[in-house]
Amino acid sequence: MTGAESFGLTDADLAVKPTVYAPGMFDGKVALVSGGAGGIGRATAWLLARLGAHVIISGRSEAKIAGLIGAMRETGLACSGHAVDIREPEGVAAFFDRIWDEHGQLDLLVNSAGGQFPQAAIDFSVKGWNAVINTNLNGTWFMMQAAARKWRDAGQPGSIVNVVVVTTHGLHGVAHTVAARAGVIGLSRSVAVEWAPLGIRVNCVAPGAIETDGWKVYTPQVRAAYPMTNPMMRAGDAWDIAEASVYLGGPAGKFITGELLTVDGGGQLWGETWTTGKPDYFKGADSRGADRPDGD
Ligand SMILES: CCCCC/C=C/C(=O)SCCNC(=O)CCNC(=O)[C@H](O)C(C)(C)COP(=O)(O)OP(=O)(O)OC[C@H]1O[C@@H](n2cnc3c(N)ncnc32)[C@H](O)[C@@H]1OP(=O)(O)O
Ligand SMILES: NC(=O)C1=CN([C@@H]2O[C@H](COP(=O)(O)OP(=O)(O)OC[C@H]3O[C@@H](n4cnc5c(N)ncnc54)[C@H](OP(=O)(O)O)[C@@H]3O)[C@@H](O)[C@H]2O)C=CC1
Repeated sequence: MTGAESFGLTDADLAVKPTVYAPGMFDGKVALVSGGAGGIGRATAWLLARLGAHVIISGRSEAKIAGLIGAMRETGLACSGHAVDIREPEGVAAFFDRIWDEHGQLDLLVNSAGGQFPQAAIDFSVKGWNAVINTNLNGTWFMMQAAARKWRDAGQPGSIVNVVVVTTHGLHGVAHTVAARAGVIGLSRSVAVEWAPLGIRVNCVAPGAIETDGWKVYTPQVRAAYPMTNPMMRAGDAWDIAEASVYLGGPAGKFITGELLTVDGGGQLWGETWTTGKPDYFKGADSRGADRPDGD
């Protein structure tokens, strides 16, 4: 990985990229995007703000948040930000107190904070496993529960979109995140029912290969193969996921809850993603090797 290398859409792109949505769609609304200064979160933050929302951006890095807020404010968009580690439930609860103190409302939460590292599952350390489960399952849950409690206590409706990964097919070398995200999808379906009486909708978006700086954790060889992991033979961009999240989380999705929208160019139907590189064993019959243990 080369530190200066950068992937995906820039702030300059996101400031002007055309959208299918109508201007003013989120006028008067407040939206929170966790991981909002990352690739997908950043696109979501720009889109929501361009549609009229006041967008609150969170993440761990103050510097990344400040940079994004500066760029968005320069174009006249309404936004603010706060560094919060989603794995810290007390910090998350205090963050939601602050949101209600400052805005008195929250209309949409997009949980885009997350990530993992590529490694064969057999080699996961306890610390590595816990880091990924804590981030993607526990952290997402702390954000969901804190938002729902505020909406319940204020008697306000709300909407949550959780950005996950494709868990049903073909994502190899990241079993910890597949486990965590399958948990988030199941959790979302469960609370979609429990929280419907509170006027809270909960949906998930599962991106396929979406070119962002998050790709830096993968080797150049692995990254080069990502566009070939779906029948469209290309990567998507963060705007694809931002528009999907706005569809589910905003007014267009008002009769949708407990749903999972996969945005992967058809990768769940055809294709495979090896985040650790494809083992020889899977490259063809000739590569199985005479010394493969057959188990009998
Ligand atoms: C078709 C294409 C799709 C590909 C699939 C999905 C792609 C994406 O999601 S891309 C965008 C997502 N962004 C990222 O994944 C960002 C990079 N990842 C991370 O920041 C971390 O993995 C994290 C999410 C777990 C961060 O947690 P944190 O607690 O900050 O982690 P640490 O760096 O302190 O590490 C803790 C622990 O985890 C083990 N570990 C971390 N990295 C690796 C690694 N590369 N290989 C093996 N093990 C790793 C390790 O045990 C660490 O502890 P120490 O050894 O004491 O450092
Ligand atoms: N890009 C892709 O191809 C795919 C992405 N996804 C998922 O989509 C989501 C967004 O990915 P993408 O934008 O590409 O990745 P990025 O790495 O660019 O963004 C992820 C963001 O999450 C934040 N984050 C990570 N851990 C924490 C934490 N403990 N507390 C608060 N914030 C945290 C990071 O903020 P900071 O650096 O400030 O900590 C970072 O900005 C992730 O869940 C990712 O796994 C799923 C499938 C494919």
